[in-house]
Amino acid sequence: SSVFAALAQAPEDPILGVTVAYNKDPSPVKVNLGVGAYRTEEGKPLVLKVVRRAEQMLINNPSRVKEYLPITGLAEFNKLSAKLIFGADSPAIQENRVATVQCLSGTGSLRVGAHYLHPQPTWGNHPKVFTLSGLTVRSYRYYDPATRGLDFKGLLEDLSSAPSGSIVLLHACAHNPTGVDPTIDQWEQIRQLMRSKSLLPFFDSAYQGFASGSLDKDARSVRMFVADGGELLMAQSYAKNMGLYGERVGALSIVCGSADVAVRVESQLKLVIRPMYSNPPLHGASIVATILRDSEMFNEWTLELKAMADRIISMRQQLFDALKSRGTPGDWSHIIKQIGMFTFTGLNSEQVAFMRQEYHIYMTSDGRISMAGLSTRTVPHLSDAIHAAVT
Ligand SMILES: Cc1ncc(COP(=O)(O)O)c(CN[C@@](C)(CC(=O)O)C(=O)O)c1O
Repeated sequence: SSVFAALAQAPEDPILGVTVAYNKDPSPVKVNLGVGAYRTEEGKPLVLKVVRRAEQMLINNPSRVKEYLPITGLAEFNKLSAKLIFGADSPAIQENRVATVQCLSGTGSLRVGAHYLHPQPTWGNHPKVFTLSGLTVRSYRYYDPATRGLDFKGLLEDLSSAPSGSIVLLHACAHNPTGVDPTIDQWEQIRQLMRSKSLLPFFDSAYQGFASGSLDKDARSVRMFVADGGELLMAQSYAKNMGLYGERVGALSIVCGSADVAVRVESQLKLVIRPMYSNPPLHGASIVATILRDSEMFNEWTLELKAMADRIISMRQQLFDALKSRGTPGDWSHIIKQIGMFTFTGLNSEQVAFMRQEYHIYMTSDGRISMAGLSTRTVPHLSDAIHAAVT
């Protein structure tokens, strides 16, 4: 008998489980629009040329060793990552108010940040008090199914009623799964409200440069908050914009009120990381540092990044045109209005299941499709499936 005999079968992950189902499907016309991982026109994963070049340089470097990194990770990677998201001219960086630690990609950055924010109990009774009143997760209104756009009024109302000191998770750009981002004016209203109520922003930036094709444009929301001198947390991922998915490369930055607070914050982050995974992996961070430190490689990266963003935008236009040419019932303009990796189609779970069974189209049950999974070749097949699903 087994000590695990009573264990129940856990369900597949709602997002990564779509790829599991896709891989099992023998159909020659199957299309995977589940996980938000970039694919080329030929439907293949892409390793950026500049990444291959950086790896070659690393391999050719005879003095390279495989020693442990410090708990906080590769220092140069941390500095360059903060500069990338906050801007080279960021006042917070100039005043040494940013504590950055390399983490296991975006998820790892969010996890370390969340762990750090969970109050550090001191008195023996604190754990009971905090576990009873620990970090409770509540959601705020964001997406309006009627307009397939932002429920801005609902968002402001919910943030207005959040208790002062609450932590608010915000997508820096390319909101997942809706593809709906606040406008710059709406971000300014969100910033003012949050600062007036002392709500602590926790930004999640998994698609910088992927949404608009511009690294700086996609960081505007974050930089508005940093410019006001307030504090925030920032989780960065290089999975998508540098195509380093499996290397698990990311960073958590905490912008603090002063330099001496930043020093103490970094020391506390080390207490979270050391017992969690001790220190992060070397290879991916070395690739990123090699690219970000060299202006010529940085420029080559921005060109490849823009090409990926542009291909996704062209897929939006092609899908929209294909549905219009079929006279598919419904307003599909949200396909070209939404931004980033995903389109939130508005298809319901029955329609998603129908498209999987009859057309071998794979997407998450909430109707989200990864536009990067599409190509000129597969747009007609997807449009036929959507047309059949809604008529
Ligand atoms: C908003 C957001 N934050 C963080 C992450 C985590 O990325 P990382 O840990 O790989 O850096 C993702 C990835 N979301 C994907 C692309 C993949 C996934 O679900 O893991 C998605 O399909 O939604 C994301 O969409």
